[in-house]
Amino acid sequence: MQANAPPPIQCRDLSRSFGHAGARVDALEPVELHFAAGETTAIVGPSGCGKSTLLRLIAGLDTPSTGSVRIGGETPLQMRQRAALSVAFQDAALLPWRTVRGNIALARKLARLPPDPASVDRLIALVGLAGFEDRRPADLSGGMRQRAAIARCLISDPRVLLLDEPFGAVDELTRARLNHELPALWQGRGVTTLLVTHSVSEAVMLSDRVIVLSPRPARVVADIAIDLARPRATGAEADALIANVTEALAQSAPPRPQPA
Ligand SMILES: Nc1ncnc2c1ncn2[C@@H]1O[C@H](COP(=O)(O)OP(=O)(O)OP(=O)(O)O)[C@@H](O)[C@H]1O
Repeated sequence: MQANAPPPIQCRDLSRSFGHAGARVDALEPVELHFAAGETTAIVGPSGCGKSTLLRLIAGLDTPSTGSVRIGGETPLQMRQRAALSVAFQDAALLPWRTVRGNIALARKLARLPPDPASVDRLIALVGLAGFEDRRPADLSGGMRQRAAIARCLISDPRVLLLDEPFGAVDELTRARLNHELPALWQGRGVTTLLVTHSVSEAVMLSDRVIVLSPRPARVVADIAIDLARPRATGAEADALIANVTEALAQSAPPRPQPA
């Protein structure tokens, strides 16, 4: 594989349980999953079903109970060590004493890449933070911090991007702009992307494939190809796919019987 090509991700017999016998929580049943090189896959499922657990295992931030993750032949840790894998989680952990620009530039330095102020500024503009470059995280809203974290994870030009509800605290307008512009950015560069989201429409508009997980312990209950042309637009085709995913989600988590 070319050094700069996006890699496929292979999860074999991957499972995760927490605690011990008696008080054991099975978060993820053994799953076999393959994510094709350069594809964007959205992972949806009921709250608490194990989406973040799956993403953390693929990121190498947690150890599986069984099985393994290989990313183009490497372990997640090897990918992260050479800054080829970036993670943006819900709670954007920026360094509080650094400015927006400083946080993003540091990520580039940690990836052992030469300084590139123009790229830093371009990404800051992309995520709608132009004018806030010199602010510290405490002076930003939650959504702004999240956007800074997205820019930070793109600055090392990763080949694998793992996003866990990255737009959770972002306002609707900015969210729409990010949904529109980010796919072009990561497809242009060739990135294998996994995105955990609670928004079915976001999953359909951003992804090539949507995986629906069951309630905990998570297993794959639907695997839906999103073969819509890009750039994506709303319309009957997108609506039909949104309806498919919504139906699969509803089937995966039937409403609990109400007490009489
Ligand atoms: N470190 C941990 N120790 C014990 N239990 C854990 C741990 N991490 C996750 N769990 C449990 O595993 C299950 C799955 O959690 P996870 O965060 O993966 O779900 P999720 O689908 O991402 O949830 P949400 O959609 O609400 O963010 C939950 O029951 C959670 O309490």
